[in-house]
Amino acid sequence: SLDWGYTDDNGPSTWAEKYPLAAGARQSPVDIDTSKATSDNSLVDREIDWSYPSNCSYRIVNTGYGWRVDTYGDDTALSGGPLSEVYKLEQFHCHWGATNDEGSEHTVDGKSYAAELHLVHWNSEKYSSFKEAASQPDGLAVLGVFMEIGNADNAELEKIISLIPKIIHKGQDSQASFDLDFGSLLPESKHYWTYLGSLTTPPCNECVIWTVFKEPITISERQLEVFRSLKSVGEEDAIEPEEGKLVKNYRPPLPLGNRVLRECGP
Ligand SMILES: CN[C@H]1CN(c2cccc(OC)c2)S(=O)(=O)c2sc(S(N)(=O)=O)cc21
Ligand SMILES: [Zn+2]
Repeated sequence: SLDWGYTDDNGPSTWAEKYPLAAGARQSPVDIDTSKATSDNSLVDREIDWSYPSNCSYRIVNTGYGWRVDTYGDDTALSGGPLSEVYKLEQFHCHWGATNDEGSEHTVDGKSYAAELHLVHWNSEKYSSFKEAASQPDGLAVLGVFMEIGNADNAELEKIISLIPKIIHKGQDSQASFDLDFGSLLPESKHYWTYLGSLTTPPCNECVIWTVFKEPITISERQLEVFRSLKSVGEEDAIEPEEGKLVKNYRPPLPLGNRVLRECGP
């Protein structure tokens, strides 16, 4: 079985037993209390800027905690906004809930969205590897994008979702080269909140500069159901068909404490 996860016996409230960082003062996610957000002029003239390849080969893997697309981020770049260096895209993944009224990790004035997309970047200008960066306070930059239920399928996400039936069990992966337009995985508005936080899963390293976009993108109910069909156990684990389904994989918010929450955008 997994040494951590999202069930009652290995979920977020138990993580600090094996992963002491989970009890730190710079943990993620947080509830974004919009009344606490300060609009910071130092962010205004540094628009957050990204460049992603339109066609690239990707690997999607079932980590046991969800799906993850590894991007081999050679010609990717994220800069500006709260970032002082250029970061490279390492992977992206998603968090969701068992029902549509929960699932995001960050919340806005207590409101949860149905899911949340994370694009994970590392400071390749300052550090020589992703692993090294993940142990530094400014090592990773994660973009968080809220996802709400809409009538239409999300066409870009559909390219990923169509591969999920091949990775139903933990450890399975699928190589695909598809042209993914990352731009359409991000909202039109660049309005965002930013704060210093952590990985939202064990080992909960406090190494992330978080940027959470205010405007959600949409995903259809059917697409979200495909996420929930993933299993947290391997093919060899003989269990009942309905058992081991990853119906939720989000960590509830932790206290912001005395951290500054900055807001930027129109
Ligand atoms: C399992 N999930 C994490 C895996 N990674 C990780 C990072 C550093 C050390 C490490 O030791 C194993 C693993 S990761 O950087 O790919 C990320 S990013 C992320 S989130 N939800 O905050 O965006 C969770 C994880
Ligand atoms: Zn995540």
